[in-house]
Amino acid sequence: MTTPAPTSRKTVEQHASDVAALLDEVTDTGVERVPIDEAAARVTAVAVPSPVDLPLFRNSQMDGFAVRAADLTGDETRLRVVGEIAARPIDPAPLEPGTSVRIMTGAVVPPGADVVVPVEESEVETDQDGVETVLLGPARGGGERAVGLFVRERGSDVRAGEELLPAGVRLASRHLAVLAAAGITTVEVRRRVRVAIVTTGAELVEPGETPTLGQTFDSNGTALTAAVVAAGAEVAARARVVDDADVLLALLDDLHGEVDLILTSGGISMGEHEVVRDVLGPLGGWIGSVAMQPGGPQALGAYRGVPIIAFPGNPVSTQLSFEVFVAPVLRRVAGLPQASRVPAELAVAVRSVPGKRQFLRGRRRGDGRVEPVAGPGSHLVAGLAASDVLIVIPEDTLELDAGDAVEAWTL
Ligand SMILES: Nc1nc2c(c(=O)[nH]1)N[C@H]1C(S)=C(S)[C@@H](COP(=O)(O)OP(=O)(O)OC[C@H]3O[C@@H](n4cnc5c(N)ncnc54)[C@H](O)[C@@H]3O)O[C@H]1N2
Ligand code: MOO
Repeated sequence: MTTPAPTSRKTVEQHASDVAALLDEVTDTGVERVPIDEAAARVTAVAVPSPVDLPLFRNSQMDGFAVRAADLTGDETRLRVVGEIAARPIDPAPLEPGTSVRIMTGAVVPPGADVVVPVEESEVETDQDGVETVLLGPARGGGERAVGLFVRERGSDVRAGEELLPAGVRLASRHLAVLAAAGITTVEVRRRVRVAIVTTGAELVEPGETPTLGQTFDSNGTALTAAVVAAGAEVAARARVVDDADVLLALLDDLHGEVDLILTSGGISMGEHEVVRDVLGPLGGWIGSVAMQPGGPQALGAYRGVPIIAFPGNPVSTQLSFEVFVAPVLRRVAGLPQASRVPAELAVAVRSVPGKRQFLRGRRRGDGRVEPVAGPGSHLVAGLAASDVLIVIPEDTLELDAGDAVEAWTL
């Protein structure tokens, strides 16, 4: 298959909408239960009720003395000290009127006690018979010590049965902490989209190997792996194939049932060895071009119901294509916020080509304005790495001046 089919041309929006439609089937990924220590950044599939009251029991907010509010009279009160309750498993006896008990932060407040006086507001004395008393001075903040002062009531944070977390929350440390605090060990989360990353090209060599003349390190595999993870999906398979349609078909067969989506890089343009094109064409896929630069050549299709989104091989084109067409869908499925796309002011004049949306690699300067950092070549990986924004120049714009408004995509 060496004769390229005539290509058709789409707008960026048309292709984005075709990709989104193809990925519609993978958006309902189902649910899985994972240990909370492995659940960071996952998204809750259902609301999580609390199995317990929090705090679990009535406990002290201060190191000090648990007393009865009714025993506190005037500015100073002297009470007998009858023992100590530390923060540890304990079922303390009720506090008798006229007595106090030493108590530590987090320790069980004994029945009968309803105020904790911080140790800083107390003075302990032991008489010649060894009887310990404590003189409780005025509260440092002034005023009366009301019932409940420095006592953390059971259930005052959340009651058993109340919702700890709603469905759709992206789990951060604070969410996982409340699950752990309630004694929960696992959580039901949305299953991540399982993605296969397939790079193609007889010229590719693994980073770390020694390239001979004509060989290129495979950077798209690494870039797409990181990008897929950042978009909230999971890299379930990674492969590199030479330019042989039978090899690629055999790989697609292996991936069937194992992944929800296949991303490929390379092999879709006008050459003699376009393996992805040769496989997708007979499968009824679309292979054509999109009015953008980089990332002009694009393709999509499916193999036995598994969607395949095919990116052009040039590294900048691959990375940009993922951001433009696939990342928004994966982020939405994963419950992640979309990447920031905001208006910005150009720091310098720029030129563009007619009929294509340009994505210039740029940098946001200290004054907030943006400027290009690298040339337009889609092989310029270092230029892309040096950029922190993409500057978007619309299809019908040929020249812009410093100070003009553009859209900037934060990378
Ligand atoms: N006659 C034409 N030639 C080309 C056209 C065209 O319209 N007419 N389009 C050019 C554009 S634009 C692009 S983009 C590329 C896309 O071609 P492919 O998708 O077939 O990509 P390849 O030819 O396989 O590779 C292109 C380039 O990228 C390098 N590459 C590929 N994979 C990787 C990888 N995993 N890691 C690093 N680098 C990779 C590859 O070695 C090539 O240099 O076609 C133009 N040609
Ligand atoms: O359209 Mo290509 O992706 O510029 O290098």
